[in-house]
Amino acid sequence: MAVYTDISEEELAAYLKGYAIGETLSYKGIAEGSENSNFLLHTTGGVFILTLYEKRVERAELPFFLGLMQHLAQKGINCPLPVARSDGELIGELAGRPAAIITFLEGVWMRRPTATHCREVGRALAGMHVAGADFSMHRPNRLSVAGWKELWERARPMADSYEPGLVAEIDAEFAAFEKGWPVDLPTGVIHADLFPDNVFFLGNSLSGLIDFYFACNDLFAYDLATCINAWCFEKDHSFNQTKARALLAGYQSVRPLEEAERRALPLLARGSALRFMLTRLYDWLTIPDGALVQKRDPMEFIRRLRFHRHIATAAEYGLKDA
Ligand SMILES: Nc1ncnc2c1ncn2[C@@H]1O[C@H](COP(=O)(O)OP(=O)(O)O)[C@@H](O)[C@H]1O
Ligand SMILES: N[C@@H](CCOP(=O)(O)O)C(=O)O
Repeated sequence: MAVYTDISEEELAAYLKGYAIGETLSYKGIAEGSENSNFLLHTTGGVFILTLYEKRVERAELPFFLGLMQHLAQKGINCPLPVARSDGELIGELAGRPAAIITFLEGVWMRRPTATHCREVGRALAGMHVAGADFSMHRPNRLSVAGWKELWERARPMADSYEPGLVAEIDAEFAAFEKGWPVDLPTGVIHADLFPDNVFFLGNSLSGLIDFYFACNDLFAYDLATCINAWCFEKDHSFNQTKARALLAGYQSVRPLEEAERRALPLLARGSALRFMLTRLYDWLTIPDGALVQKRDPMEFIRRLRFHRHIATAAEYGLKDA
């Protein structure tokens, strides 16, 4: 459940006076998601998502995320559009939190994605990378190596209580990343969290992308590596090369990878596994039991990290020659 901040009918009615989307018909907290508080909102003007931004989203960065959605939508990417307030602003304040209203996107996320879905995701990710090329705003990735290190410093004292030996293992990982993390690969605007719950489908057709609140400027191939982690492992933690092959082929059908990106893919996938392990571990160790938030298991990503450590070339993911 991700409703960290609840709102009353009166607060909502007062907030909606700042918009031209009519009166509330109904609203309810959305159980899914983990970062922000989301509400499904029906008004006399339509169906919307109301988001109150929580701990990992800085108010000053909202213009980047909301501006990006506007930019991508203009370029034909199916994603939510922020709804402007009557005063022209996209961001308001509700229950003491920064808040925005975005359009509702039809579709459902795939609990059991197939290789067909993975191919569609690869294509959509590359489409987003291409469409973001002329987006004028810039946001560094706060969850790249330096940001991981900060998270790790906070989680490290408790990490061995979660998994004995984890401190030594992750310290050694940092040594590898600090030495070898690539900096000279093609970069641009990346989604940075394109997990199955952030991609909607109608049947086998991809109907849209949501949740741009980790988007930033970083390596395109890192975004693709995150999709390998998010889409190509089974519930029993085994790697599914058929799905990865489809994901990579879908991506390359729109944006072929450069040789240096191919070479870097195993290290990028390992780094991406560390990044998601760390946010999960930090939340696991710090969110109190009983809080109305579904905690995600860090172990899944410790396993992925160990898997990628033994991958020598991207051909093992099923990457074909260009
Ligand atoms: N534009 C949208 N259209 C339809 N549903 C949405 C939209 N945005 C969010 N949702 C719903 O809210 C859930 C949580 O949204 P998400 O942005 O992933 O939250 P969080 O940032 O907290 O992880 C999604 O799984 C989906 O069910
Ligand atoms: N995808 C991340 C957590 C972020 O959650 P989301 O609901 O914003 O996708 C993970 O799996 O750890």
